[in-house]
Amino acid sequence: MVSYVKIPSHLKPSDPQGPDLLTQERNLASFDVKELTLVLYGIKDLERYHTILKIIENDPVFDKSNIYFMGRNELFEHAIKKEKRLVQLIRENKWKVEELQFAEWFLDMPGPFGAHRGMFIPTLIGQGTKEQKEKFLVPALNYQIIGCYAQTELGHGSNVKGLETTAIYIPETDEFEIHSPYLTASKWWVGGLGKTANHAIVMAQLISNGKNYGPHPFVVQIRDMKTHLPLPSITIGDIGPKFGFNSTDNGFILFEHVRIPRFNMLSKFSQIKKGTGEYINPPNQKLSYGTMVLVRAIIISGVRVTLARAATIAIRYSAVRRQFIDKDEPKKLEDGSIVETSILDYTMQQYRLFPVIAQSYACFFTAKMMVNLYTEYTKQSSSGDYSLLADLHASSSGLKSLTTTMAVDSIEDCRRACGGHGYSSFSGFVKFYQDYLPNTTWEGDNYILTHQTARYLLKTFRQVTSHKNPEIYASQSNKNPTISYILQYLNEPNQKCTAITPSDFNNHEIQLRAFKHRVAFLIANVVDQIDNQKKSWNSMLVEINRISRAHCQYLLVQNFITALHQPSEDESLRMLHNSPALKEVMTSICNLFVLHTMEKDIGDFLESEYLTTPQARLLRIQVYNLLKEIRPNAVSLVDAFLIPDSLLCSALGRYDGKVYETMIDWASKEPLNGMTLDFNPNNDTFIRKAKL
Ligand SMILES: CCCCCCCC/C=C\CCCCCCCCCCCCC/C=C/C(=O)SCCNC(=O)CCNC(=O)[C@H](O)C(C)(C)COP(=O)(O)OP(=O)(O)OC[C@H]1O[C@@H](n2cnc3c(N)ncnc32)[C@H](O)[C@@H]1OP(=O)(O)O
Ligand SMILES: Cc1cc2nc3c(=O)[nH]c(=O)nc-3n(C[C@H](O)[C@H](O)[C@H](O)COP(=O)(O)OP(=O)(O)OC[C@H]3O[C@@H](n4cnc5c(N)ncnc54)[C@H](O)[C@@H]3O)c2cc1C
Repeated sequence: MVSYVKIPSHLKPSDPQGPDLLTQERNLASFDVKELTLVLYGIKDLERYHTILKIIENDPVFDKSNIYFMGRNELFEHAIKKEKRLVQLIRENKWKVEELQFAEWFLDMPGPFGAHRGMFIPTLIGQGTKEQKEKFLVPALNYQIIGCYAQTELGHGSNVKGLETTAIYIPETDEFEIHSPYLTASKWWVGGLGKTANHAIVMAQLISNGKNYGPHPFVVQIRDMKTHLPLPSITIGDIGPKFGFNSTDNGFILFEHVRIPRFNMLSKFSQIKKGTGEYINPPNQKLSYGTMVLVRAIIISGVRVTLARAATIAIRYSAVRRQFIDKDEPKKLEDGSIVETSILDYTMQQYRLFPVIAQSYACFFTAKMMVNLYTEYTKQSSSGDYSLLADLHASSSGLKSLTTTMAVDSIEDCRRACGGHGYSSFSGFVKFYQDYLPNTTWEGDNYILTHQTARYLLKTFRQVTSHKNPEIYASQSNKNPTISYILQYLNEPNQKCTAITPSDFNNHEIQLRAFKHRVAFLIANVVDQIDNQKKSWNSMLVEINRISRAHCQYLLVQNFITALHQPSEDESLRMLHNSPALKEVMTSICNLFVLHTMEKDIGDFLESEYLTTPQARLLRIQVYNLLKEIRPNAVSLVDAFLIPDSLLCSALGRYDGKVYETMIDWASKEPLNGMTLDFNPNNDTFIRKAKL
């Protein structure tokens, strides 16, 4: 890239600066960073990581040096070039999902084929019959057809049952007629639809013999395969500029009595019989919502790397950045001279940032749990057993809501912790935040999703408590954490915390009891208000959100603690258990996650009377103790995430700490610096290219 400003060569950063400071930080670590990285990725994935990163970093098509200076059209063009090159690489290297996941992560460029890979193909796999897979999935995998997932409409997104697009079965021709009866039925927000896709999975109300069977998925060809123009009776467009995600063509589409063959209704679970239009029921009414469950689980497993990325930038920058001389503990160099304090040494900065490191590690262990639960469900459902679906739906909805909310809050916390430079695109936070933000809305708005989790929790509570002998459920409590804490609460509704010193709060048993008691207490309270005091659902929505959050926080806490203590077959966990140094630092991080989470929601723990007010104060002191304990390891804990510089794309978070050199170098490339301003009011032109 061209530099438009010549920076005087005599200028050097003041001493000692970034690189030295980060080296000093790295020397403080109490554990082996490479070992922790291995725990996070596992041997096989770490090999994959390096192989894929090398390919991506060496390919000029993926060069991101211009990225912060691009407008929407340029961004979209860049994204489409990236998609094409990625497809070539998939073919050349025979990449499978595991490799592709790494490639997409490193590329960090939401593109027009994202919905094709992330939603169109998974829906065909999950809901198509063998014949439908042959017809649609095979060409989709070969990128001969490009698809999208068209569910949301201009007038309805959260309420899927309220969708207005119809698919009416026409027995005479054995076809469906896809129609948008109102303006509000226009599909809207659909990723890849605006300019790219030639096929769509359209969620539409299935109507046969005058009866509405609810939303079902249909494959519809939407553009001509040669001209790429919309097919007759179909109107398509891009929905326009957005808060972020502008490298993707989110689109709208309207159908005017468009006919498709009966074959195109995805029929693995429910079918319409030829001629009679008879509806064959699915084994579970919600299987047509299957893609949402899968994508929610994938989103949860991605949160750890999002948090890790934000924490890496903010922690490294805070180590490098110095402000003020601390009057009580002035920082002295070896030669005795006094320098300004690194902002990472301020306890307020630590209190804002270290919990983000802890959240990332917590999400790492819960991602494993989510993947295991999804894998178990897939295994069972392939033999017709859908009994795990309710659990999976409840935990994936609540965890998607809790963890993505946590992630966007933490990205913003980290950005602000970088002061003014956090507001510059060069911080690496701006595009990152803009592109990540829709995770709180898509695949279910984060508040709506908590209704689903709460519904499950209330149902389970009622089921257990309405039984004459609730202990009958004890055998299920090993596998079902909800039943386990409800039983514990019923047996001991007045549990009290036994901590008498701050460090007592490091006891994992005390921590677990706190979270179990709190969530069971809150659920019991909501059940009482709805069932006995006859409160309406709407009047309880704030409490509904609270119980989903409390339940999912408990899951995060439980998964972290279990990972530290329970013997496991898992290769990563065995490495963790075999290293005392790693176990020690991970225990501090786990304690910080748990106690900081408690402290933030202290009202719930006091209200449930598990804690007393003096104990709340002790807990806070223990949080401060943990910040001090973690401080020497802070930089190494983020180094262990191994987020590459090419992905961070940040002047503030670079591994080598050369913050100031990079800031001025990148600023010199701002194209505006290549223009001169014509301020003469009599001239029409305002800006022209400068002669360099
Ligand atoms: C450091 C370590 C490094 C490791 C290495 C890392 C490598 C790299 C890793 C990662 C990189 C990052 C990867 C992450 C990337 C992730 C990217 C993902 C991209 C995704 C792109 C997405 C684009 C967006 C797409 C969309 O948004 S599509 C549209 C989505 N729309 C919605 O979600 C709508 C939400 N609404 C609903 O789901 C429903 O309307 C409802 C709210 C659930 C209500 O439904 P309704 O039919 O009205 O049901 P109810 O009456 O309320 O309930 C009835 C009953 O059904 C049950 N139910 C409901 N839904 C489901 C379901 N889905 N499944 C099962 N059951 C369901 C419900 O519980 C009720 O049950 P009961 O009656 O028994 O109570
Ligand atoms: C970048 C991006 C990409 C997307 N990609 C796709 C795609 O590829 N395909 C697709 O089909 N969709 C896509 N979507 C759409 C997305 O799934 C929906 O926007 C999402 O499901 C939320 O629905 P909504 O917009 O109708 O929100 P609304 O339901 O209108 O929500 C608005 C507000 O009302 C509140 N609210 C609504 N109902 C209730 C209630 N019952 N109780 C309490 N509060 C309520 C919500 O909490 C929210 O705060 C995308 C969205 C974005 C932003």
